[in-house]
Amino acid sequence: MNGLAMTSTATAAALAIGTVTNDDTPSQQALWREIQRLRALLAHQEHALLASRLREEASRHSAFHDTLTGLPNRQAFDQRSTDALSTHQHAADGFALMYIDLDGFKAVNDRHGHAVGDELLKVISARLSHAMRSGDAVSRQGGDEFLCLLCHVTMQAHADAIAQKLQAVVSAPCLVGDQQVQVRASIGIAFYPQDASDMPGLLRVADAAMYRAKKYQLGHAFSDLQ
Ligand SMILES: Nc1nc2c(ncn2[C@@H]2O[C@H](COP(=O)(O)OP(=O)(O)OP(=O)(O)O)[C@@H](O)[C@H]2O)c(=O)[nH]1
Repeated sequence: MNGLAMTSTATAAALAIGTVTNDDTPSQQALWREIQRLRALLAHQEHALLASRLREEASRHSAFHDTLTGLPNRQAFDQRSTDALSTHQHAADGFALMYIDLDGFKAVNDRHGHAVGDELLKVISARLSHAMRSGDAVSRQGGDEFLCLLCHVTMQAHADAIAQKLQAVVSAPCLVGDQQVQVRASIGIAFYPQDASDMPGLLRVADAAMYRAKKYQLGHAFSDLQ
């Protein structure tokens, strides 16, 4: 039994004896003081336990979330994509991986300053997050790069529609202070299982497609084998 449980038990036992008033005998008054001491100890230990749980929760959150945007980070995405692979393998189902890289972000930093760039990243992250269906996942991989995992999306026409929606949410103008800033997105798309059967393979395909989309200003692109 830990210290908190022992204190709780002792307090419960003392309280079960009954109410003690100041008119009672010295031994009853001593018992009353002991109850008060145990109550204070219990409150202190409960407070310490709660504080330690909150600290644990905060450190777990920061290990899996990007500090600037609050989005799940690369580690969280690795875990999420491993789960998705195993679920979709068992269900003989597919998903799409979208690699999003902003276009023109460096110019925002250069023209308006890093703080404005930070705010823009936060706004875009919130918009992407809001655009996801439940069960889908978005993460910030670092810099101006994001990944989205879209469950049950296996057809180009479906992925086209989602990519266009994501491009629209990214490129909507954003007011930071009194500055209006705007960027675009290039998106590379890979399908599981058609393009690759593991995450490194899917990432390679989506990354190459994203570079093609950026180079030829396509907005979004698929594997060149499709
Ligand atoms: N404000 C801000 N800038 C960042 C952060 N992380 C990376 N950057 C900057 O983001 C920029 C990314 O550079 P690029 O990928 O060349 O940006 P881009 O102008 O969109 O160019 P392309 O990707 O080639 O289209 C660099 O200038 C980085 O310094 C961040 O957390 N906050």
